Amino acid sequence: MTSNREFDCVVIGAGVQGSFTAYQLARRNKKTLLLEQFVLPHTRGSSHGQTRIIRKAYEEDFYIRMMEECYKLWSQMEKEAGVKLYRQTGLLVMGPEKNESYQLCKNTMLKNNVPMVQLTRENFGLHIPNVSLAEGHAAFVELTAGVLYADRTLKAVQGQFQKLGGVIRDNEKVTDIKPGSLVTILTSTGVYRTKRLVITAGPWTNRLLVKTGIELPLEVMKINVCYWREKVDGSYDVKQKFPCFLQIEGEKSKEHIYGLPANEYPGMVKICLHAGSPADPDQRDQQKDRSDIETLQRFVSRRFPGLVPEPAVVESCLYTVTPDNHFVLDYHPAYRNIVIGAGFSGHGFKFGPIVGQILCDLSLGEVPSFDLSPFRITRFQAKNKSSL
Ligand SMILES: Cc1cc2nc3c(=O)[nH]c(=O)nc-3n(C[C@H](O)[C@H](O)[C@H](O)COP(=O)(O)OP(=O)(O)OC[C@H]3O[C@@H](n4cnc5c(N)ncnc54)[C@H](O)[C@@H]3O)c2cc1C
Ligand SMILES: O=C(O)[C@@H]1CCCC=N1
Repeated sequence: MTSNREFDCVVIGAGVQGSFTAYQLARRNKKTLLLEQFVLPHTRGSSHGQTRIIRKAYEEDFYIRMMEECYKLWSQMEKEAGVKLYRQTGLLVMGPEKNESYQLCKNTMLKNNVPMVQLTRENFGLHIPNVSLAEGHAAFVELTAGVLYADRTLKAVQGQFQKLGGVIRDNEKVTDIKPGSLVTILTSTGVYRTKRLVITAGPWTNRLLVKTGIELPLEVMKINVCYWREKVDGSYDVKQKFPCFLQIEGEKSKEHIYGLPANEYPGMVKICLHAGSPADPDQRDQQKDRSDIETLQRFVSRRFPGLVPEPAVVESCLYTVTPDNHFVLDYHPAYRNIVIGAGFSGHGFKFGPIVGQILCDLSLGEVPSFDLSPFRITRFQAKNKSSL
């Protein structure tokens, strides 16, 4: 294939997942095109912003196994691109002592030998100053967790992809997909043909999938990304070794609250609810629900006495959530040369390098080195046949 309209692989969506997938395909010498609807970089999807948490603290063994490999890939990308993408801070996990999620998370970590330190109520304040541990709650610190620099990651991965000969066309929206042994892709400015297509379109995934005859049970949520000002400068600063944190609440992850130390905006700590309100990705700013902010204000005033309990900065970001909060990493049910990476449910950034490798393997017809049964589309069919 020599034309600049014909490719071995096309990836739709230059968020973290599409960028790492395109990079992996280019590494395997495939002539690859990465298409993005907006001018890059942009702030309208799920991958923008300065920071994300990286952690192995999960209830499921399979996420921990994926993260073991993924840490190596993050470090490789840092070396290859010559930029720092990860900063170790540790992750403080707090939760009601008898809560099922808290216990499962702690036990899965212990079983998988993830380095961690269990805190007692007596030594908590010594290790974690300026935070109150709630009555009846327990805590541990996952030592190798930390912060990923998100915007910097996208720039680095896209840059490495281009160095390998990959082509990025931004400001070019895919408007139609015609499956076949050569897939035809129509965009706002032209037509492409490709042997293999990967769809990593984040909150817009179903808008593209309907053109191929399916829809997945994905819910798009707008998240209010809140930053809270320190009363005394430096109290929760990354340089003072303040960790990222995860507060487990209730039995559903949408009640969890998480935070990152003051870093990107001096004197401000990012604390968010792991949930939001339903939104249309093209009308994100019309969704003005702030009930999550009221929950966060109560949390901050009770538990972080060194922060002003009124958000100083509120930004927006989108989650694309599946019914079980697990990702979709699979072939299109009807077309083997179309692969889908979607439904990252607000926790996919840290997995970007391994997701890229898995989607690339699937696209090239190779067997990925992880069991993908938790991520298969058929898991939805059992519950809701009409969604496919
Ligand atoms: C507030 C917030 C906090 C988070 N915190 C964490 C965290 O701490 N740790 C963690 O691991 N994860 C976290 N996540 C989740 C993580 O950021 C997402 O799972 C991840 O960014 C999803 O990436 P994506 O590539 O699937 O989607 P996106 O980044 O949305 O990328 C999809 C891309 O496809 C493009 N596109 C869509 N349709 C078309 C089309 N028709 N034509 C061309 N291009 C198209 C879009 O413009 C977009 O650029 C957080 C998410 C949010 C919102
Ligand atoms: O994925 C993460 O680590 C963050 C924090 C917990 C909730 C979702 N995102």
